[in-house]
Amino acid sequence: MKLLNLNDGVEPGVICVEPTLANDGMDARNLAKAHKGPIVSHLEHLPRGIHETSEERKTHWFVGSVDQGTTSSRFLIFNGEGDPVASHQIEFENLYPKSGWHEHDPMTLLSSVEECIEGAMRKFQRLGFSKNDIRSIGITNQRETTLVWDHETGEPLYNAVVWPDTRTKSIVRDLKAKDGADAIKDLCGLPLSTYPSSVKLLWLIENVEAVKEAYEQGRLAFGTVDTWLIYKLNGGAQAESPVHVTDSTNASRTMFMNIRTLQYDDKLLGFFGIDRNKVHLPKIVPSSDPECFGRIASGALSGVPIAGCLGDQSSALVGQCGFNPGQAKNTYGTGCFLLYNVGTEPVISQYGLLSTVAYDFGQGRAPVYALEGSIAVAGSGVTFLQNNLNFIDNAKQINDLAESVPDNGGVVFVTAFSGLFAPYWIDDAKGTLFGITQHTQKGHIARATLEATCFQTKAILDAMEKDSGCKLKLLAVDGGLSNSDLTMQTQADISGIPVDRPAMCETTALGAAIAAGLATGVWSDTAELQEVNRTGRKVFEPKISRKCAEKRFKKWNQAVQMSRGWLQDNDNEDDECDEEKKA
Ligand SMILES: Nc1ncnc2c1ncn2[C@@H]1O[C@H](COP(=O)(O)OP(=O)(O)O)[C@@H](O)[C@H]1O
Ligand SMILES: O=P(O)(O)OC[C@H](O)CO
Repeated sequence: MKLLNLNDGVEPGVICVEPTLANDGMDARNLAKAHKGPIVSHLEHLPRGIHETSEERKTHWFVGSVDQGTTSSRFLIFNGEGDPVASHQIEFENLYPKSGWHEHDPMTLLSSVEECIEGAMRKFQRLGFSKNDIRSIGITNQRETTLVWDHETGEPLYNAVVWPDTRTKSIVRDLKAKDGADAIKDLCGLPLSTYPSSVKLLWLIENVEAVKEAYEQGRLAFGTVDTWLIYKLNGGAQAESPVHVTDSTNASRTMFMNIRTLQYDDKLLGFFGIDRNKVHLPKIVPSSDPECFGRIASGALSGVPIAGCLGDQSSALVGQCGFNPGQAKNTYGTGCFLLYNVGTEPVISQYGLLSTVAYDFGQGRAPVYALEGSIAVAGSGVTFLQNNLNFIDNAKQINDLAESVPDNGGVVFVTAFSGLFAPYWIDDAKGTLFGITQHTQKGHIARATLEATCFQTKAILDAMEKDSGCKLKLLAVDGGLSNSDLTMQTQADISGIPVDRPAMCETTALGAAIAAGLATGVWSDTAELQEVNRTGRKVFEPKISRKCAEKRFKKWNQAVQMSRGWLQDNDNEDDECDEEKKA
């Protein structure tokens, strides 16, 4: 970094820098930090970003955020106060080619993100701003979903295998029986199940000819959704230096990363039989960094740096400003995920929870870990009632339908479409309705669907209390399904703790914007974020007696136990008369 010798005539303590350097506000800010004083260039018009006050930064600096979820993609632009000023969202098709299979088209994921960027930028420009007002963008994404592409061409080799997909059941069963299986969770924080990326990659290598061939020839590139988007948004294989990275929150969902070193672990790769020389694994980097993630190659944001990357559940914790140990958030999206900040040392759960990287802001700051309770079906239960059973025309109507009856009428719905995740980890159950009688109405089933997520959250809270020794005092919530007041009231009633919902529920997108903004000077420290998204929050207080809550929870647990064992080892999930049909 070259300083110009132009300090004549400038106040003492102020240094001048090359115009090019000064025009890069970020480098200049780093320099200002190191210098502990103001910096100006000798240009007549002082460059944006160097001499603005923090008040001006709040209103004049913007950060973009891509939120690529299971049901939709969105792009939001936030100002320095953490308020969204423009956004665009697109739902895309989820593919279910067989029972238990769940896929996304990788190119659709990419084009939906690109369209969202263009759509939000048009709105941003109509407000009188341009891309020059955007310091950087962050990316947040559905986790575990596994993509494979040709390292040489950048072309996908198969559809993305989405996180709730259960085609890997027999692979998991074999792995559980293998020597060394018991030690895996302590190394990577996750139990063996159909959920992480490792088993999805194994299935792809074993079952898809093009993937197997690319692997044998050393051409196979692997990534989660963050990696795929960052790679493609940088220009893919055609980029001057292709960018193949992931952040440690996303990597902590693969089962290939050591939860303590935050690097790939040969013991883990060896256990899954993955040969590091045959597959290109993304480089693991911190979640907030001005350099590692490259820049957008084309379109309305061409040239803007990508400076933040977080798995969506980590991002929601950051967006809720859950920066202190003991804080937790629960995000009710397609699935539902409770993350509890445990500080800078990972806690390996003894009660069915996952250990995960909450966020890793780098620059000498220690990574922060979380205990996680993952529920596979939450909003997707509502979508199921809408699309498969035609109970409602849109998700919003679920609240009224459920309120059309005073209670669940004795119906319990174990929404085990992908088996049950935390804290149960039951892989031989499928969705099961209990308690149906002639009295049963659609409203009862709607209520039972919403309650299923609340009961599982209660089971996760109990496990978290046992693991951490602390009882949560307040549950911060967000995500699509958290818009249902009935669901949030039910959650407070069943768990016995207040539920705190922000007015602005796009906390997942906000988290990635924060990660990017921290790397590019919009915020210098998390302490500056205390006021973000605090106004207009709604708190749902528990209204029923603990005795009544316990009784309802007991009935739920009975249903869970009775749902076990539905799938037998030799069951063909597709159709029991498959052979006959073929004949
Ligand atoms: N007002 C609402 N009431 C109930 N459920 C809703 C509402 N809005 C969205 N949802 C449900 O929330 C899910 C989408 O939430 P979102 O946080 O966008 O998820 P994702 O990030 O997984 O795509 C959908 O499954 C939808 O059915
Ligand atoms: O799409 P969501 O918001 O339900 O999140 C998916 C999770 O990241 C899966 O682990």
